[in-house]
Amino acid sequence: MNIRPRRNRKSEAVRRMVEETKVTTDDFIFPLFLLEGADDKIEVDSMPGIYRLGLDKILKEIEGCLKLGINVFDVFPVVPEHYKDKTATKSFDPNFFYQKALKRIKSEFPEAAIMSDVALDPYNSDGHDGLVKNGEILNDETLEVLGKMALAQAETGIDIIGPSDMMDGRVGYIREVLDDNGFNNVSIMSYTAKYASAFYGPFRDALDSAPKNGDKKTYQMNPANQREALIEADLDIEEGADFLMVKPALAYLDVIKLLKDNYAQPIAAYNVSGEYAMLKAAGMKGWIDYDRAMMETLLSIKRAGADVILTYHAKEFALLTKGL
Ligand SMILES: NCC(=O)CCC(=O)O
Ligand SMILES: [Mg+2]
Repeated sequence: MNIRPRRNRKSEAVRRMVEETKVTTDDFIFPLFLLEGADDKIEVDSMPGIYRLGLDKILKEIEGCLKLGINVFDVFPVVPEHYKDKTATKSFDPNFFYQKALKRIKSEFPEAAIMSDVALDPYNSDGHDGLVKNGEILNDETLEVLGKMALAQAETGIDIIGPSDMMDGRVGYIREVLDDNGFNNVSIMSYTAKYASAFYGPFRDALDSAPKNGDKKTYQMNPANQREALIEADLDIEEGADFLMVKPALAYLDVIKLLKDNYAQPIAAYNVSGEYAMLKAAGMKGWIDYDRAMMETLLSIKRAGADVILTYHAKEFALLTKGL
């Protein structure tokens, strides 16, 4: 035998040297859930270890994460029911607690990159990502609201806008609104291939944002489709997206790889709430080694081609790899 692959596996030192993929905290975006009450802290039942936090607590959390080498944060608002209406008006009100919090966070931590979420579902009484009329999710009428929302968020000083709504044409529409208002430096991380997935369940618990009627299948992608992601990606690139995201990550590693092979833009993957919950639950039952399964999961997402990973494991990963 001239070729013995086991020689390159013979010791930790050799294995580390020939390792093809390395995950670091530089790869991460850590999603955070913002509560209105500044000092509140409520664990998400279906995501043990993940909390909804008021602004004061979020500021502390970000400060701690920066020390651990996590530099990018995606902030989602938990919007109390009484603020919701048919047209999601709080989503573009500069005095709403989410927009005010983004501004405060960015001014406290100018060195961090802060990402915001653009979609109607946390703010509209229908719980859908777009405006709803006679049971239909309107596309073009929704763009106007998304544009106003993106602008209100950009005005807080944040770095990256994350349109997660899957309306056609929204990246180009938002890009134009931002540029027309002097925000040509604000990036867009498009949820390019966002699938109509069962793995978002715990997130909707966290935000209380599940659709009141129907499902999201007329705008989010069919889990059966891979090539359709190329159509979405072509459009997003043309419309000015700076990053292409695939969501969820684990059941869609092939889609991550497909976009990586076809586009030079950075590829992001959203390791979603249900993926986190599965590992947590099995780990808590003692059915898997949680730490190892988490490492392997993150590695698989990076190996498939993700340059950026949005993950609820970010802080645990940082603590574990630093031996803390
Ligand atoms: N727009 C952000 C999400 O929908 C997140 C879903 C999840 O973590 O399950
Ligand atoms: Mg699209």
